[in-house]
Amino acid sequence: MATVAPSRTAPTTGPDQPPAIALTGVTKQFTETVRGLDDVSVEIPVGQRTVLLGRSGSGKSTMLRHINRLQEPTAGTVAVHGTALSSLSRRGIRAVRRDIGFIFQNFHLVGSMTALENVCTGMLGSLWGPRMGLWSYPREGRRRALDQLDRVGLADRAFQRADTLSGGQQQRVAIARALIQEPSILLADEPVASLDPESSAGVLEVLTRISAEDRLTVVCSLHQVDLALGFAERVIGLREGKVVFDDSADDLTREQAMAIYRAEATA
Ligand SMILES: Nc1ncnc2c1ncn2[C@@H]1O[C@H](COP(=O)(O)OP(=O)(O)OP(=O)(O)O)[C@@H](O)[C@H]1O
Repeated sequence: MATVAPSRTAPTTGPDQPPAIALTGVTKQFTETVRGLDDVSVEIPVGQRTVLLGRSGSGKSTMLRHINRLQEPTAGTVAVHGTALSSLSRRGIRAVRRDIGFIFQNFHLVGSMTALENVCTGMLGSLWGPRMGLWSYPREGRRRALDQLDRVGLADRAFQRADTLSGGQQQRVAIARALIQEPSILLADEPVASLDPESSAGVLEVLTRISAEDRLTVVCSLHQVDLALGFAERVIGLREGKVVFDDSADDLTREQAMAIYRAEATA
């Protein structure tokens, strides 16, 4: 299998800096016959943009869910910034989850709330709950939420109801909501699967820029090979829970990427 070459832009992992994410021999056995992950070992350095590619059911979402401990491995270890998640108390897990933003295919916004209110609900340690209205958030929090909306190009839509925004705009609000926690890692589970090509490109452009600005580690599952090649620094291909491809996106041909999707193991 190809090894990951140093990318042009991603910071490398130095001796003093553990990888942002490390999976070591991770297996997830859901049932006697269904294995979500099969002996997966990967290290993702701080600041790298990684795309997970693979057929439906290959284990992409399962891998993402293991990184923030939504699921626990049957065997192996998952470490975030050098700390094994299995060693953490519940409070420790909560702290790790606050450091990991998660965005989803269907945005998970509250449609009746404005873009700005939706971003505010992502605020760290928010005690106010999403239904108390914008003015229940502190002025400083509202200002930070507006700053994040500005970063995703939506400051002018702050007071528009989320359910009246386009899909691409809604996903950018979801990104702003994740960013207000100031995470060091962002996981994105098929974030553009329900968007048209132009909106998809816009969302990935925002993720690319913010990843560089914040040195944010991004792990993103995608189905569109062309988008993956434009966005990723590194591609990890999964098939039936196994890593079948792991290489710098710079050196990945379209044919190799397509091969990850074939039923037979040719990648
Ligand atoms: N909670 C669960 N219980 C049982 N099996 C599960 C569970 N979650 C996932 N699986 C199985 O594990 C395998 C990997 O699923 P996963 O959702 O990770 O795939 P995926 O690559 O994200 O697929 P898609 O691209 O369709 O989202 C599949 O066979 C799936 O049916």
